[in-house]
Amino acid sequence: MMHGFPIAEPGLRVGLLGGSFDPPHSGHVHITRWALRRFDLDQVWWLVSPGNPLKAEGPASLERRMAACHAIIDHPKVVITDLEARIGTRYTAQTLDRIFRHYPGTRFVWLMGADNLVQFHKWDSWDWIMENVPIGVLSRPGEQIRAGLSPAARRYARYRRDARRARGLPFAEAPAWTLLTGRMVQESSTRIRDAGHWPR
Ligand SMILES: Nc1ncnc2c1ncn2[C@@H]1O[C@H](COP(=O)(O)OP(=O)(O)OP(=O)(O)O)[C@@H](O)[C@H]1O
Ligand SMILES: O=C(O)c1ccc[n+]([C@@H]2O[C@H](COP(=O)([O-])O)[C@@H](O)[C@H]2O)c1
Repeated sequence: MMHGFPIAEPGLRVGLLGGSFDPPHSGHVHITRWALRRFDLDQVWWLVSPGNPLKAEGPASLERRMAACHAIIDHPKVVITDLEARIGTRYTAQTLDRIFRHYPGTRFVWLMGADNLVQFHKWDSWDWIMENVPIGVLSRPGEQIRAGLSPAARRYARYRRDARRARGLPFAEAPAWTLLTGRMVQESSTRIRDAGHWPR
């Protein structure tokens, strides 16, 4: 790793899973394995966020969340990185801009759970993100219908690709997005915090 940037050979297909991971849980592990398989990715990078710009309450320390991520997943294709803190941004559009410039030959796919597609139109420069990276959305309990009806899904409806073509998503020209439906895992960081299993 140079300056905290993971190593990626040109031509690799890399999924980017940005998250608060406060704490990481079985839902993150599930969608990571699912995305690796269905989008035929070489790697998934967990981008452990300095803090989601839309969440009022700051998360636990980055060090603690990074350590918890390493403890929950040890997979040869999964890279856990605090890249955003190193770059000095918490906005996905800025992160992607830096990543694209650093890895000109790599094929990236932005990954997110269906709940994030529901909110996606509130993100900074969300339409730039849509138009510059293919997006893989993984269904999440209770969010599937809302995701399909969300402002982002409606505005980019004609760029939606059938899940049967999921393997081609890393090679698709943006805008391109696919919503995968299938077995879901109910877990959330909120539930774990509310249960007192991740005390501050
Ligand atoms: N059980 C799950 N199923 C599908 N996607 C998930 C699941 N849990 C998290 N994700 C996705 O993983 C990414 C990172 O999620 P995050 O770290 O915010 O976890 P969370 O459980 O959603 O947290 P919180 O409850 O604090 O909002 C997001 O894109 C989110 O949609
Ligand atoms: O760029 C934005 O405006 C923006 C707004 C909300 C969320 N995000 C990113 O979305 C990812 C998921 O966030 P979270 O808190 O739901 O895990 C994480 O990488 C955040 O930085 C980004």
